[in-house]
Amino acid sequence: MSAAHDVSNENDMFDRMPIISPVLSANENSAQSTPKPIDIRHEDEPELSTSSDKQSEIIYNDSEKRRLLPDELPVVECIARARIPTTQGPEIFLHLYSNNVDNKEHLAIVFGEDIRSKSLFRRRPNETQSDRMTRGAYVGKLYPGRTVADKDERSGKEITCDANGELIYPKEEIEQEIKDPTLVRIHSECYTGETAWSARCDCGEQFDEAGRLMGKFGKGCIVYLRQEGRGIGLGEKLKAYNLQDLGADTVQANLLLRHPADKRSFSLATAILIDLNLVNVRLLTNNPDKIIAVEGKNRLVKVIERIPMVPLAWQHKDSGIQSTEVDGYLRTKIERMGHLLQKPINI
Ligand SMILES: Nc1nc2c(ncn2[C@@H]2O[C@H](COP(=O)(O)OP(=O)(O)OP(=O)(O)O)[C@@H](O)[C@H]2O)c(=O)[nH]1
Repeated sequence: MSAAHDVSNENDMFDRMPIISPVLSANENSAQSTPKPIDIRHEDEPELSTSSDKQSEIIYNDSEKRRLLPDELPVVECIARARIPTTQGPEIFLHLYSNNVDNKEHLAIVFGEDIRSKSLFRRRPNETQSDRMTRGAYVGKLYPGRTVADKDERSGKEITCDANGELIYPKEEIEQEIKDPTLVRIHSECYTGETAWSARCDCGEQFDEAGRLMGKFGKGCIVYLRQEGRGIGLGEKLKAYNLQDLGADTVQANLLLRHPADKRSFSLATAILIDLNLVNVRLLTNNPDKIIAVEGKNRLVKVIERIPMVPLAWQHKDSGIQSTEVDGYLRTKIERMGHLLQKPINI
């Protein structure tokens, strides 16, 4: 994602590899190319990372990167929320979002019943308490026979809305959020790492680890964005994997396919965090560009603290993903994408 890597000194292997034929690359005219993933960036928003053209790469510093972010955030709306008991122990509240820039189902995986979505709890014309419970706009816990969404008789929890039907956050909750910022992870979809047991990347491990930490603290949020393959889509990521087997690294493979190293946008994540009133956060990441991107141009969300995501295999000899592929992937992230990680010498 970072533009800070130097493409003028590509390693030998990369120099010997031609840019992939337009027939295989993401050429709009090519009948054989996989469908282009929907670009969720705002129309003025630049790709955060390198251009796909090796020669014309522009290197941005942090304030330039922030300045280039869009002024306006997408509009998001939480459509439904439900409690999910998990096999890992803690219960989560899964929030499904719609938005005005794409038609994908982005999610917020929320640990803690008291993290509330403004758009979900907003009163809708003519809706009944039963409608509200069905959408998930209830406090406390549902139980057979419950009739009121806005108040849970068993726990004594209650919400209030203003005259326009907008949720009012209790003052103590706002003060608590400032004193004790919420743990947040922004996760981008990775079918291979989450579902197909891939040992090429650490995405699945990071997802599990974020959930474990949030379960332990009893509060947190994983924003799950549908931007597979750093935004290039699964089909293109599979081609990138083949190029990696042919010797390219994860950045080079994207460039060979005429994609930027990182095509993602995080403005939907910013909008979702604001909707959940999570505006002071402790962000689990090694990626400095993600911090800038999530905070957005006007810093409506503030990353108060960065919590590193150290691969488990680097923490304990016999745990985590043990594979040469993941080692190479992490090395590239450090060397070419500016990730804030240092492999311990004794592991
Ligand atoms: N194009 C491409 N995408 C990959 C590859 N490996 C993983 N991904 C995608 O990378 C994304 C996950 O990146 P993140 O876990 O957010 O990593 P990050 O932004 O680099 O930084 P962290 O927050 O430190 O993890 C997912 O969309 C994956 O599908 C690869 O080799 N090529």
